[in-house]
Amino acid sequence: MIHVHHVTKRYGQLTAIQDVSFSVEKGEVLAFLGPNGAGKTTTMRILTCFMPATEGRATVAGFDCFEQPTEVKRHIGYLPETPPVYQELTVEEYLTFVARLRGLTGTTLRQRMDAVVDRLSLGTVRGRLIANLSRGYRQRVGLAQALIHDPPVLILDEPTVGLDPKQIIEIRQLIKDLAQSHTIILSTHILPEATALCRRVVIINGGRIVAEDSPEQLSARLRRSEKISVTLKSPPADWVEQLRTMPGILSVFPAEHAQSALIESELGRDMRDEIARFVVARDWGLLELRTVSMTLEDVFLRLTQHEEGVPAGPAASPSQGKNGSASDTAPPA
Ligand SMILES: Nc1ncnc2c1ncn2[C@@H]1O[C@H](COP(=O)(O)OP(=O)(O)OP(=O)(O)O)[C@@H](O)[C@H]1O
Repeated sequence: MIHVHHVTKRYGQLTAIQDVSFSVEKGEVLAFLGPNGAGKTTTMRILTCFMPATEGRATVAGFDCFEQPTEVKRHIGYLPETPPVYQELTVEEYLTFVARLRGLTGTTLRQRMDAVVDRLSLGTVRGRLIANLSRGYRQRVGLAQALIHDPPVLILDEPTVGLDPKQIIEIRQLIKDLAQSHTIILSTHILPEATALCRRVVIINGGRIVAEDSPEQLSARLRRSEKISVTLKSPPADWVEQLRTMPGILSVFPAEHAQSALIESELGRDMRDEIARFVVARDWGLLELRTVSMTLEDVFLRLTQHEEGVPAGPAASPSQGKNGSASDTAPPA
């Protein structure tokens, strides 16, 4: 549905994105993740025909973003980071204005208006001035303008930025509902949002794609060790040193204010049983023992702070990584 082929965008001397390629299949929800300034908005703007790429090609629903912008825009609903709403209009006036720009008239316009007002629960504020709406409602109006022409593709740029926790939950639920019937690119730097809403993520850093996979696969491919968290009731003073003597354990990172630690063991070796027996045999009072999986946050930090590529194989060896990993020398996040 969406194909980006070797796209580069330069603003004068500055290369904002370089040789970016990725695809989104029909019905898929893709998270486009990256730290501030990584090139997310630039990529979104090229896809929505807001500006052309310097090099490369992008297509949406088979139409070229540069050569067939009218067709592309017909297939895309775009919610920019700041919703393009007019404060001095009512919700209905504004949505009518956008619908007319999209070429809708008469019965079709009224039907689409009713459909988006209903889908985004805007019925109670339909006649209100946008200036008097809460940020959450304004974001719903922003989503409504993106949906008014019933596009199959939605591009949402940081849709929950600036909302309060309740509004964030509501907008995320709306996106989940929309995902049932739309192809979506969700640009975000909020990692739990990507995990909650998307099955695949593309991570961009410094204008280049550094990873593309499901959150689970990414963490599996970047994992270099098994991690176990242990909490004890009454260990002796040298309990960390004693644990470090166990064969197979790579490192033990004690917590600062609790009798617990994060234990790293060799990749592919589940040491929970051995650690439990070691602790119980010494009567240290085992309160908790659990595996710790790598979160998308860990993956993101590793990729964007250390500028590593993702190894191609199913599991990275402990020596992989350009600069050495933080987790080789410091507690993992
Ligand atoms: N119109 C412009 N003119 C010059 N430089 C620009 C322009 N727009 C963006 N840039 C630069 O291009 C790079 C990528 O910016 P972009 O806005 O695409 O990043 P982003 O990932 O969306 O960041 P953010 O999360 O902060 O919005 C940044 O260095 C930015 O300063």
